[in-house]
Amino acid sequence: MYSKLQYISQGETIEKQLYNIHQALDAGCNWVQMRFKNQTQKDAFTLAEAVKPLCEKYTANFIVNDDLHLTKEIDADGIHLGLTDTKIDEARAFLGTAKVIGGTANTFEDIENHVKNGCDYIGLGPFRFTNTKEKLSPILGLSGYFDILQKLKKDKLEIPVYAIGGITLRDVNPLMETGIHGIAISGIITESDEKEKLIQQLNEKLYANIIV
Ligand SMILES: Cc1ncc(COP(=O)(O)OP(=O)(O)O)c(N)n1
Ligand SMILES: Cc1nc(C(=O)O)sc1CCOP(=O)(O)O
Ligand SMILES: [Mg+2]
Repeated sequence: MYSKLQYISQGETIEKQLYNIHQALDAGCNWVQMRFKNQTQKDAFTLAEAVKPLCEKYTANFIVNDDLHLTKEIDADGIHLGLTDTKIDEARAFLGTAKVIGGTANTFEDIENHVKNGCDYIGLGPFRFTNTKEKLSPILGLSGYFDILQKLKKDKLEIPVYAIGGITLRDVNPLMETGIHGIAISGIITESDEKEKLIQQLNEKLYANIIV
């Protein structure tokens, strides 16, 4: 089963991305989504080429945001695709069954479609407003997660759902109570001066009800 915390990378340059990813790994993240928007193919490839061995060193999962060809070329563990990116079924046909494919959702219907098309996990958001992403879908809030997760349960649709968008430490308990599997976070991890402590606190809450 997938880890309950996914770090989504930030940084305007290859160097800043690499620094942020390295810091997150060092602080205990074991799942990284490389999100390097509006870059040349060459720069995205250069970054991915450096991130891959780094993630291997930390035995962390490495997925790529948006870019199907880069995912295959670099042999990343998988990809995250949004509602206007490559369709999940096309990505599955291109990447095969061994790769993880995550899909963005904002509604129950989005999740139903993703499940039908062979998606592995869902990034459901936004929870609240965030500056990290432009053109956000309608904000869900806690009640939005609660309603959608109830429908999934009623229809016996089983897929790990990750909450995303403006999530802070104090949101984790109420979000987990809605039935989500985990969370995807960018800003608060990138900006934290105490990353190890933050990640430990996040994981304590995320794994609070798991008996090992
Ligand atoms: C885990 C996770 N969930 C949602 C998103 C958003 O994807 P998308 O809508 O394609 O937006 P961009 O990230 O590509 O700007 C995500 N990246 N990760
Ligand atoms: C990449 C992304 N996708 C979202 C969605 O709602 O689909 S919100 C988001 C940004 C997540 O970063 P932060 O933790 O800094 O808010
Ligand atoms: Mg996208």
